[in-house]
Amino acid sequence: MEVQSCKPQSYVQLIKTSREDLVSQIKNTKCLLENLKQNDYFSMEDEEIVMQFTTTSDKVRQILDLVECKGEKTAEYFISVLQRVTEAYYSLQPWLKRIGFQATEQIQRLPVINNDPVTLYSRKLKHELCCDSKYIKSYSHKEEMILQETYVDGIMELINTTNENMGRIEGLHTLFDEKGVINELGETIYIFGDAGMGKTLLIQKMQHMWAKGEYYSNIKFLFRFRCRIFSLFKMNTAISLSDLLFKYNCNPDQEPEEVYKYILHFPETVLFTFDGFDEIHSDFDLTSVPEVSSPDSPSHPVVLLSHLLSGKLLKGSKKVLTARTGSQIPKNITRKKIMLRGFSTNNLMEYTGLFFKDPEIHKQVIKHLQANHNFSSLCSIPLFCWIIFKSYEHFHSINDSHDFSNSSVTLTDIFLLICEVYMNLSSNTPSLTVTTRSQLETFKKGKNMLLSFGRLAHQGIEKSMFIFDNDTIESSDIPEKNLKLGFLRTVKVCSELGDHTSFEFFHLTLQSFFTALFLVIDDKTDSAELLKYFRECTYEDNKKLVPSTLSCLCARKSNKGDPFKNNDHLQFINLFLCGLLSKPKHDLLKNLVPSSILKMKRKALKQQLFKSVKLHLKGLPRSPFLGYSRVHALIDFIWMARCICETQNEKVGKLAARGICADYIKLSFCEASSSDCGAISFVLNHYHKTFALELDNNNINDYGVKELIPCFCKLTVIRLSVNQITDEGVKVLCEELTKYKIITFLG
Ligand SMILES: Nc1ncnc2c1ncn2[C@@H]1O[C@H](COP(=O)(O)OP(=O)(O)OP(=O)(O)O)[C@@H](O)[C@H]1O
Repeated sequence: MEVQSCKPQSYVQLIKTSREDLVSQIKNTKCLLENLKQNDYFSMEDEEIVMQFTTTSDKVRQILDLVECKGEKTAEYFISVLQRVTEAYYSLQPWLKRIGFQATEQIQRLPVINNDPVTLYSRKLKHELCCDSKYIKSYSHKEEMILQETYVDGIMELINTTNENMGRIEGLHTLFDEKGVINELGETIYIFGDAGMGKTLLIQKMQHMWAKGEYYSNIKFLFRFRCRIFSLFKMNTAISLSDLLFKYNCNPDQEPEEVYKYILHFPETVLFTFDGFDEIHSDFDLTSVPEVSSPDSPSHPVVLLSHLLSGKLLKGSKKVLTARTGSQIPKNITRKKIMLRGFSTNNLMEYTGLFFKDPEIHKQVIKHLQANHNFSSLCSIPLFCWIIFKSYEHFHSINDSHDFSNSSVTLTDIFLLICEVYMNLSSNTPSLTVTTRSQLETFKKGKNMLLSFGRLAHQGIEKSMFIFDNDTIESSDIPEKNLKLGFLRTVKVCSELGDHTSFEFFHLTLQSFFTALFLVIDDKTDSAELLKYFRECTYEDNKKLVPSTLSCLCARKSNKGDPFKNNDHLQFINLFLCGLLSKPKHDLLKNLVPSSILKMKRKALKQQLFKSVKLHLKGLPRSPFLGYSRVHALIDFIWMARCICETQNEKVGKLAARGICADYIKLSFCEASSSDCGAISFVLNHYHKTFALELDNNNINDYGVKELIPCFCKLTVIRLSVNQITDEGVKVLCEELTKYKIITFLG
C-alpha cells in the first residue's frame, strides 16, 4: 500500500477525506475529549456540545466538526492522540501508517493522557499484582517476608524432548526468548520440579517483576491462576472466557467489553500463569469436551483452561504452567521445558546470608551446613531449607541450641520441628517459659491442636481439596487464634459471587504431613484406614494413558499397578507415616497415642512396607549387561528408597537390598536430588557384594556425592555425569575411590 506523506496535505483536509473511517473506527471519545480539553484545543462548551449526543458515532462526528473548525494545529494534535493512545485506537494504526503521520516537535511535546479502559485495566492488574506478590506468604501474618529480600534464583535448566539437559536459563527475564525452544508451535512454557523446589515462588517473582515494569514490557495483561481452584467448580458449571479472566482475577473498572475485545484482538499481549497443574482433581467428564471453543460461549472452566493451553482460545498468548515432576503435559502444547533443581551450593550460601542477617548466627549456620551433608542436602530443596532455617531461628531466639552438626535429619524430623516452632508460638507465655519445654511436652500439650489440624488436612486429602472455605474451617474445631499460627495461610478466592477469603496449608507437603500425623495419633483410625494411601498409590502405567491436554487434568482413581507410582501428595503421606511410626519417633509418639494402638499401627505399616517393597522390586525390568545382571530402576524406586530411609529401619533396608537381585543398578534420569542420595545410600549400604551404579542425569550435586560415601567401598562402576557436581564433589569422589581402588569405570 502506498504511503502518503502527510506534510504536503493539510491535517484538516486529511480528517475530512477520512471522515467515514474515523467515524466507524473511533470508539473512545472520552480520551479524545479529555486530551483536547486539557491542552485548550476544546473548551468546556465544546465538550458539552459533544456530550449531548447519545451514540458514539454522533459524538465522533461532532468532534470531527469541531476539530475541522478549529484549524490545523487542533487537527494535528487530534491525530497525534489517535497515534499515541494505541490501546484505544488500534484499528486506526494502519491508517496512521498509511498516511505516514508524524507530528511536529511542538505537538509531540504536548502531553497525552491515556485514560483508555485497556490501559487503566492493565494498570489495575499491575497494581493488584504488585501488592499481592510483595510478600512471601508462607508465614504467619506478622512474619511475612519481602519477596525481593528473600528470593534467590535457584537452578533452572532447559530440558529437551528426551529429557536431556540443554543448559541453564540465565534468569526469568529470558523465559520467552528463543533459547531452548523444543516445539515452535507450542505456546506453553512448562516449569516443573519436585515438591518445594520453588515453582510457586518463581511464578510470584515473575508476577512481581512484571507488575513493577521490570520484565516482559510487551505484556499488558497478566492473568494468574492457581490450578487448585479448578477443582472447586461443580461438574455443571459453565462460564465464559471473559468471566474466567475478569471475575476470577480482577474486573476492569470501565468498559469490560472493550477490554475483552482488545484481548481477543491482541492475544500476544496476554500472559497466563497457571501454577500447580498437578493439583487439579476435577470430576468433570472429559469425553464430552468439544474440539473447538468459541471465546463467547460458556464452557466448564477446565475446558477453558485446556483450550487456552492448547491455543484453541487466545492463540498467541503466552502461558507459563508449573507442575510437579512426573506430571503428564502433552508435547504438542509445550514450547519450552524448564526444570527447577533447587539451590546450588552458591545459592544456598546466598539464601543463608539473606535469611540470617546476624553475622554470628550466619556463621554458625554455615558451620552446620559444612559439617553435616545430610542437613545441607535437605537444604538444597528451598522449602525444606526454609523450614530448617525457620526452626533454627526460632530455637536460637529462645536460647535452645539445636545442633544439626552430626545428627541424621529426616523429612519427618524437619516437619516435626516446624510443628514444634508453631506450637511454641501459640503459647502466649514469655520465651523464658518456652525454653524450659521439651519437644515431648510441647507435643503432649498440643495434641488436640495437632488432631484438629490433622483432621482438616485428612478431610481435604480425602476430597482432593487443598483450599478450605470458611464453613469448613468453622466446622473444624480449630480455634480462631490457632488459624493465625502459621500452619494455615489465607488465600483470596475469586468467584462469580465476589471475592472471599479461604484457607490453605502453607504448603501441600504440610497438609500431607498433618494427614499422616492424624492417621497415627487418632485413636479411631484402624490399620485399613492408616494404609489406605499405599493402596491408592497403585496406578496404571502412565504411558498407557492418552496424552491429551485434558487427560492429565482429572484424578485417576481406580488404576492398579506399581505401589510406588502415585500423586506426590499421597506419596508424602506414606513417607511421613514411615517416619512417624519409625523407632526413633516412638518415644515422642507414645505420649500422643495409647501404646497398644501405636504398636498395632507400627506392625501394620511394617507389613505393608515389606509387601510394597517386594512387589515393587519384583516388577522392575531386568536384563543382562556387560556381564552384569542389570536392573533398571525408575522414579518410583526413589520413592521406595525415601520411605525406607524415613523408617531408619535396618531390616527394611536389608530386605530391599536383597530384593534388588542385581549387581548393576541403573538410576539415570530418575530426578534424584542430593537428599535422595542419602536414601539410596541407606538401601544400597546393605548390599553385601560389589555393584555398579548409574546415577547420571539427576540432580545430586556435591552434597549428593557426600551422601553416597557409605557406598563407595562397594562400587565397581559409577556414572555421575550431568549432576551439577563441582570441584568440591569431584574432590570427595577422588578421595573415596582411591581409598578402595575397586572402581573399573567412572563416567
Ligand atoms: N527461589 C527461592 N528463594 C527463596 N526461597 C524459596 C525459593 N523457592 C522456594 N522458596 C521457599 O520454599 C517455599 C516453598 O516454595 P514453593 O511453594 O514455591 O514450592 P513449590 O515448588 O511450588 O512446591 P509444590 O510443588 O509442593 O507446590 C517458599 O514458600 C519459600 O519459603
